[in-house]
This record gives sequence, C-alpha cells and structure tokens, in this order.
Amino acid sequence: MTRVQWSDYDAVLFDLDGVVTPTAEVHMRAWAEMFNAFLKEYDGPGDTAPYDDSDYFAHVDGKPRYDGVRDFLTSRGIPAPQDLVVELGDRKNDAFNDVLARDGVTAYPGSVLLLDHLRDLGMPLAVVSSSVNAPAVLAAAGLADRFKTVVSGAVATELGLPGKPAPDTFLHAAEVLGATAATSVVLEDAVSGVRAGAAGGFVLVVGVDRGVGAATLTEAGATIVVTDLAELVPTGDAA
Ligand SMILES: O=P(O)(O)OC[C@H]1O[C@@H](O)[C@H](O)[C@@H](O)[C@@H]1O
Repeated sequence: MTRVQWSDYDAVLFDLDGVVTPTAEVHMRAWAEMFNAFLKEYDGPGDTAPYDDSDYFAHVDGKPRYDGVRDFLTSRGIPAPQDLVVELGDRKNDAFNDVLARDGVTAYPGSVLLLDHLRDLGMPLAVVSSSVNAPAVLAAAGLADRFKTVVSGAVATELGLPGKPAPDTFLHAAEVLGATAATSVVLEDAVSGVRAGAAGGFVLVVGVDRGVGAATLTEAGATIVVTDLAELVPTGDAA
C-alpha cells in the first residue's frame, strides 16, 4: 500500500491512456502495425529493421501524434518531411479508431476506485493527454463526467501549448483547476509524461508502471511508482 495523503493537495491531474484506461495498448498496437507496414515498403536512407515496443517506449509513448512519428523516423535516420509525418500519423489514427469502435473501452478497475475516492473527497480532477482522441476515449469508458477539464492534444494545439515532455499542458490544467504545481499531483505511465511532471515542478509525480519499468520512471522524475492506482486508495475504501 502506497500512502498518499490526498487532503494535502488541491488538484489531481491524470494522464489518460495507460493510467485511466488500458488504451496505451491500443495505441501501441496501432503504431506497430502502421510503422512495420511502412518500414517494409520504404526504400530510402535509414535503418528499416522492424519496429518493436522498445521503439514505442523510447520515441513515441505519451507524445503528441506527429512528434512521435518524427522522433521515431529520426531515431532511424529516416528523413521526416512534414507530409510523410502527417500521412503516417493519420494512418495510425485510423487503425486506433477502428479498434476503439470495434472493442470499446473499459477503464482499469483500480483507477475507477481511485476516481471514486477522489470524488468523495471533492477533489478537482483533470485529464491531461497528448491524444486528440482523449474525449472520445473518456466517453467510451463512461468517465467523461469525472473530470472538470480535459486538456487533450486538440486543446494544446488550439492554445499553442507544446506537448509532453514539456510541462505546459499540466501547468495549464492545474491553473484551470485553481491550483499550482506546488499543490497538484500528476499521474503518468510514460517517460515523456513523467518528465513533463518533473519539469513542471509538480510536488508529487506518481509513475504508473504498465511496462516501462519502475527504475526508468524513477529516473525520469517519478516521486513514487505504483503498478495499479488502487494502491493509492486508503485501505478502508479499497476493501
Ligand atoms: O494520435 P493521438 O490519439 O492524438 O495520440 C497521441 C498519443 O497519445 C498518448 O496519450 C498516447 O500515450 C500515445 O501513445 C499516443 O501516440
């Protein structure tokens, strides 16, 4: 049991994919499908070895869509002109939306327990996600009414805020909730997101280990690491 004294804080900022819903897996599969199809047919400079999960965690995870495409291609020495970046990103987005429409979304039960607990406390909550699909995923999971604000990839673009690993989207969400980094908690599963929380000076950055590894999250700046958000619910509530 990892104890967090929730009443010490003014706001809680949740990443979505991989923290509230298991959709990081869906993103991962869609990226792998798209990049491997591209690498197979690509015939130009750079390394075309198959794309795997280590590429995802190192270059794509948690970042805005086109930043992920660009950073992966660049890591392989493959030129990344904007039209190619957009084409590949959109191909991946179609694959993601196909799965969402076909399978729906069920939130992690432990995450719902924590959301229930924080609702009982009257804690202001936000989702801060790089994904343009965040509102659709929240609606599909039946959780849209749990959050006072959703800072999605679309909101960041509209406001001109740089995406994770920059801290700006988290700082904006804290401000919307009437809080500051000194009084807000960030929950993140991606290295880029943990880095964003740490760079923003958030007083508590909870790393959620869904496969990246506790040591990697700690190194990126996580204050504590859990594997399930139920670990953050006081025992009486979790029983
Ligand atoms: O392409 P979208 O849905 O706007 O999302 C971009 C990113 O959104 C993040 O939430 C995911 O963790 C990433 O893996 C994903 O690539």
